[in-house]
Parts: sequence; C-alpha cells; structure tokens
Amino acid sequence: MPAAVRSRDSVTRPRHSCKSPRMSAGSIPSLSSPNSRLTSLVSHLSNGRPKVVICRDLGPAMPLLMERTDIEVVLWPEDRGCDRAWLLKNIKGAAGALVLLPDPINEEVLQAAGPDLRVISTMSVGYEHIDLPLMAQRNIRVGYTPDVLTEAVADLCVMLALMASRNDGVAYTLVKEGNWPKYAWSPFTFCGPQISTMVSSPTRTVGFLGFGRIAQSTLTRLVAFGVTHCIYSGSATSAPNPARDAALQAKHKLAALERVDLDRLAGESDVLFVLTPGGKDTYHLVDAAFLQKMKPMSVLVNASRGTVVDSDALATALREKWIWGAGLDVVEGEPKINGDHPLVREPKCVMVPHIASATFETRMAMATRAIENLLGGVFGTEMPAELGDR
Ligand SMILES: O=CC(=O)O
Repeated sequence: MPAAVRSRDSVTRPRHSCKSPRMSAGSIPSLSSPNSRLTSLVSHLSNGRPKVVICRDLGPAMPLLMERTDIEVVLWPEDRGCDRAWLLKNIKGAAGALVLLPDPINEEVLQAAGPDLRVISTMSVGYEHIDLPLMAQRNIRVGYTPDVLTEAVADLCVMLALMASRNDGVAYTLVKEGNWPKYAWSPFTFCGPQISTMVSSPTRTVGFLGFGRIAQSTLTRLVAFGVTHCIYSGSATSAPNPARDAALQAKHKLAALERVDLDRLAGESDVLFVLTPGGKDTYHLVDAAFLQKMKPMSVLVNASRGTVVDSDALATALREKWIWGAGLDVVEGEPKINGDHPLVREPKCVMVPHIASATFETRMAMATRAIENLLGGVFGTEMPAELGDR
C-alpha cells in the first residue's frame, strides 16, 4: 500500500482527537441500517468500501473519517496544499473527494477519477474552483460549507474596518519593527475616522456590496457602534426584499435601510464592506470610477474575493487620498502576493492573508460539514449543504 493511502486497516489509532467538547463531531450520516440502494451503490467498489480522497489534513476533525470502517481514506500526507499530480493519481476509482479552494475540480479531475465519482465536497463557502455545469452534467453532487463561517467572517470584517480606520497599517508595523514612536501621544498624530457615533457626530452610514448572511451579521455588530443608516447593493439578478429590509430596519432601530445603486453606495458609505461572490459578474466592480465617488474619510473592507476590487485603482485611491483606508482579507492574485505589491506597500492598507473564517470553532464546523457532505454524497444520503439541483 503506498504511504499516502491510509485505509482504516493501516491505522491503529487516530492521529487526532476531538479534545474540546465544543468541537464535537456533529451528526455524521449513519450507515447502521444500509438499504438496498446503498448496497448496490457500494458493492462494485474495492472490498465493498468506497474510496474517498482527502486533499488536506483536517486536524481535529480527522477521526470523523479515520474511525469509520466503511470507507477507504486516502489522505494527502503533507502539511501543505495538495499536489495536482497526487490528486490525479489518487482520485482514480474514488467515490468522493474532499477539496479546498486551491484545488480546481474540472474535466481533468473527472477523467482521472473515472465513473465511480459521486461527490465533490469543498471545505469552503466559495465554489468557483468547481466546474458546476460539468458536475451537473455528470450527475456528481457538490457540497460546500455555508452558514457555519458567517459569524467568524463578520467578526473579521469589523476588525479590518477598525484597523483600517485607526491607522494600524502604520502604527502596528512601527511597534512590531521596534520603532515605538517617541511622540505618538501628540494631539492628532495617528488619528483616523471614528466608526462609532458620538454626540458631535451622530450619524454613520455603513454600506454593503452584497447583502447576504455575512453582511447582515456584520451589520448586527455595527449596530452596537451606533450605526444609523445602512445601504446596500445586491446583484442585478437578486430580487429586492422589502419585507426583510423593513424587519431588519425595525430590529436594529436604524434611521434607514435601503437598497441603492452603485453610485449611491460609493458616495454615501462611511464604511463599505465588499461581501459579494467573485466571478465574472463582479469582476472589478470596485474600480477607479467607483473609488473616486467615495468619501475622503471612508474605509473600504474586502472579505469576499480579491477579484471584486481593482488593486491598482485601490492603491491609487489610498495614495491620492480618495478614501481614508482599506482593510483586506483577500486580494486579486493571492496567494502570490509579495512585498512589492502596491497594496502591501501602501501604509493605509491593512492586509491579512485570507483568514476570515480561521477560528478553531468555525474551521472545525466547516471540516465537519465538509465530511458530512462527503459521506452523504458517497452513500447516497442527505448532504447538509448541497449545491444546485441534481
Ligand atoms: O473564502 C473562503 C471560503 O470560500 O470559504
């Protein structure tokens, strides 16, 4: 058996254990009473056990796979992204694969897998790395991990907005590099715009490009800062939802909550969160023309996809003070971003490397959901979060 193949037989003890009770296994589809559909589904596979390919070590979630006796687990053995060649070799004959954002799932993978492949489960809410029409055409089910990461990403959105407005791109770097500024505590040094309201500045407008679950959770947090107005732009295809908006406005006691066009979104937001999916429909929606319409003291946060924001235009906007600052979790071209990138060099830009969902709790929930989706697809049962119609 190749080293990379870690079937149940070759593993005497799981390498990971769920230590924290908060990181519980969740509900894994039970196979205790297999029905005839299930039996016919798996009987043609080697040893009667379907093979699943796992493209990353899922840490404390691994026992959910390794302790099962009814699957053969083939795990990418290294602590880095899965090599394409390894995936293409090992997916042959697999019934399912658990993948991540950097693993494109396309014709090449399906060819390598062969006819037994029934499910692709991605541990991400985004699924642009998966050729969905192709999956539908081949009747391959696709699982993803929405909902469970909403709160963690909303937390990070607020963090980036605060960091960008309060000059952390400069202040934090100075301190970390051993250059605690001698005169930092002078009246207006390091000052930035305040996100929370106060008597002398009683209104704040928060804007959202994309108004889904994460945007709404971010809004909930900002209400505690005294935000008074909320505006958002949805995609051209998403229907207005006045009933939902009226309910949200009442719940948060906002002076206004309104769906607006991109011009108003740019022109009226004090803090603007980009939370719309990536892809060709949203490519560079935030470009030079958009940024030029923003308020000089406004802050832009992007926690969705780098492709939505034109990086060169944003660097110009920061340098030429069209806007105050930016907080980015994502940037076009990641992960190949080095110190010469115009946004990395820009002091008014705070950047973190695509870690919005990176809390222990959320990643455990995402891994668990991805495993549940995988097993549901392999055994023809329910998948907790399945994309599209079958
Ligand atoms: O970007 C992260 C995700 O899609 O989960």
